[in-house]
Amino acid sequence: MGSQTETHDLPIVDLTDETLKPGTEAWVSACKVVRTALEDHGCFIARYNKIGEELCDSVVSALEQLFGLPLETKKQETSEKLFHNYYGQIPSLPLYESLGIDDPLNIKGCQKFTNIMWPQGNDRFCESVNEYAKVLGEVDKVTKKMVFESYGVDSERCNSFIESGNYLLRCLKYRPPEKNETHLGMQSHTDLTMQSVLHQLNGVAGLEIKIKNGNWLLVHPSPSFFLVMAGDAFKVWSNGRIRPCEHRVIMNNAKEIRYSMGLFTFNGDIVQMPEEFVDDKNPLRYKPLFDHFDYLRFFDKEKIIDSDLRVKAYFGV
Ligand SMILES: O=C(O)CCC(=O)C(=O)O
Ligand SMILES: [Fe+2]
Repeated sequence: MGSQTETHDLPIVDLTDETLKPGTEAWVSACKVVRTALEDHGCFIARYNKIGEELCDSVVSALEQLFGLPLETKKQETSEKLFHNYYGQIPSLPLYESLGIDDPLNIKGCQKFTNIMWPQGNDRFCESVNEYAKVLGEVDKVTKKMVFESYGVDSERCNSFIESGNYLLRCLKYRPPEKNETHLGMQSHTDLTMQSVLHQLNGVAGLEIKIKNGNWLLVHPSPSFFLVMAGDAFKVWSNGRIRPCEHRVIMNNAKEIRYSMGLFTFNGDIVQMPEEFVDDKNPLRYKPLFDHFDYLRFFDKEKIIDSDLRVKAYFGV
């Protein structure tokens, strides 16, 4: 396996930049950076300073409260969708635990989850998580717009693509390893999503991504750094141009609990590959129309871990 390098090898797109408006030169060049990064590495860093210290602290304490609930409470079903509920107590991943919040950009989604976890209510949890998720949602939407624009796919289609996105906020916790215990937090994988936005919430590192040259790169946590990653479905949508990002979590040198958040998108309507992606030089590689949630059902049934094999098996033509 390749050696490890630093985050600054990864392109950074500054979304905080006031001049970054569609039509400007700054926008056009940022779109190019996004496209090249997604094609090369399957990810990039979005800098966005909308999460202040106060919100960050209240989300960390919300997670401490959430993970502190009894196991039976955390294991309750909060969504009927596949892969949207509790994960933990996995013998090969003893450090890892996570809970999913379905539809977190909508206050109703957060209320539904909160009322299952705390039948007596917990407004503070509900409101801070919703406010936080909305910021991650902004990162997701603006970067998707950049992808569409960089490929010259029309903005009408971009809007319906974004609107058909179902959001899942996964709250992740990793405890530090005990002596002689594995350091593996999460095994290497690509996400089944269209796009994933990851935020290492409490400054404890652990997320690593595999870049184009095969090296593993440690992603530095920062309150204003969001790792935007392509999932399997983005590869299919782009007829293989975008590469899904392989990543893992290793709890090396960690003395504290690591909290991380992932905003994942799964498209609800039938997804259509834009015709711009198919020509003589680029023949059709995947089903041009697909049902993203059916892909989740396929994975649930077949459990193919290798991303390339899984994508070929389900989407290949
Ligand atoms: O903990 C992280 O930062 C990554 C989580 C992740 O890769 C996942 O939930 O799919
Ligand atoms: Fe992941």
